[in-house]
Amino acid sequence: MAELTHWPEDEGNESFTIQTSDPLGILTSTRTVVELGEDVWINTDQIEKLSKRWLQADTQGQKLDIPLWDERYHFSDGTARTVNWLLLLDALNFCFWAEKGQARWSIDYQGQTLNGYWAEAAALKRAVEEGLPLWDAEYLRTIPEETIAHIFRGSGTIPLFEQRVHNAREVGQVLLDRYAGQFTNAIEEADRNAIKLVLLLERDFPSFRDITSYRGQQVRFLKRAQITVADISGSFHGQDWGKFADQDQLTIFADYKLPQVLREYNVLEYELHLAQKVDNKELIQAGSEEEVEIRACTIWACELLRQSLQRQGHAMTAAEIDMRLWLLGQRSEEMHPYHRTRTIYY
Ligand SMILES: Nc1nc2c(c(CN[C@H]3C=C[C@H](O)[C@@H]3O)cn2[C@@H]2O[C@H](COP(=O)(O)O)[C@@H](O)[C@H]2O)c(=O)[nH]1
Repeated sequence: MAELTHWPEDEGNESFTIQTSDPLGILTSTRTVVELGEDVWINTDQIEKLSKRWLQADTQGQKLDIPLWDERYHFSDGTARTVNWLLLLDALNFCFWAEKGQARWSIDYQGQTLNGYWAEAAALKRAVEEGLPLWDAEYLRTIPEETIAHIFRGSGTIPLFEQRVHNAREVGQVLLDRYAGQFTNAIEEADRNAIKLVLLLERDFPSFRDITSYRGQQVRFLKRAQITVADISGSFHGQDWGKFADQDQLTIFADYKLPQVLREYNVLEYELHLAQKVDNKELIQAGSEEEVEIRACTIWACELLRQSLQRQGHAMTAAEIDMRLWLLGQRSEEMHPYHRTRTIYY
């Protein structure tokens, strides 16, 4: 069994092992960033502490109930229409935070005031309930800006509105050009394999191409491509269109909430100036070394957490670790702020 890496501050030999394969090239490409980066680092002692805390919670039966698919705010009719709806959901699943000092965009739905991801999902479900065929590629291909504005109507404006219009139309166009309008055809072309479907999304749907570079080297995150597969699996409860091989090969999804939670647990540590920028909600440029280091260390902190849990006989997939951390991040008002990067990738 490969040893967990110990990174005592005084040792220079920062190297750590990829225990599983790395078919998406995410662990390999982010490892370089973690080793070279100076603004963000992983505290492996805190990873051990967190894994033990989760083990204790689980043995005491406080298993954080990872919810099955939440149908309140997700359209779900068990057909190919739901698969296309989920692709649209994750084509628009990014960047829900407001400008400094502004209130978040929110919607009212079924008597609830929702914001963030839940507002996006519920708005898209509300639209279907109001008769908009959001599963129809032809409809999406030329969807008017006014219609998207109507779909996301609420308090304030959803951030990056133009990009969301573009992404919705791109989904329609690519589905028509390559998959006869049905993403289920892409699932079949990918042999119902999670990794192949992520790579297909990267190849065919440009807005999902969540790849950047760090000091001249390519760094891959593929967050929305991966979460699309996880969401189709979740919506279909791992059956039918949601039954994928190699789903355990997915990494966590590098969004803005996981680093916030990991930093709260002192698993991630930020260099002083970066910490001040994040805490002051100053913009961190997309593609900057700081942003890439935050995301890369998030990937590897969760991989090392997964390895630690596995060593202690508690196997969890990256996606399960992801969901647990993300749900903890839904109660994040009292935490230090998450980093602000305006991007369509997460
Ligand atoms: N790593 C990871 N990031 C995730 C999700 C989700 C929701 N998915 C689950 C929910 C129900 C189903 O069970 C889905 O599986 C949204 N996000 C990201 O978070 C950010 C939004 O956050 P807030 O501003 O607080 O709404 C934004 O970057 C969004 O892209 C996840 O699961 N993991």
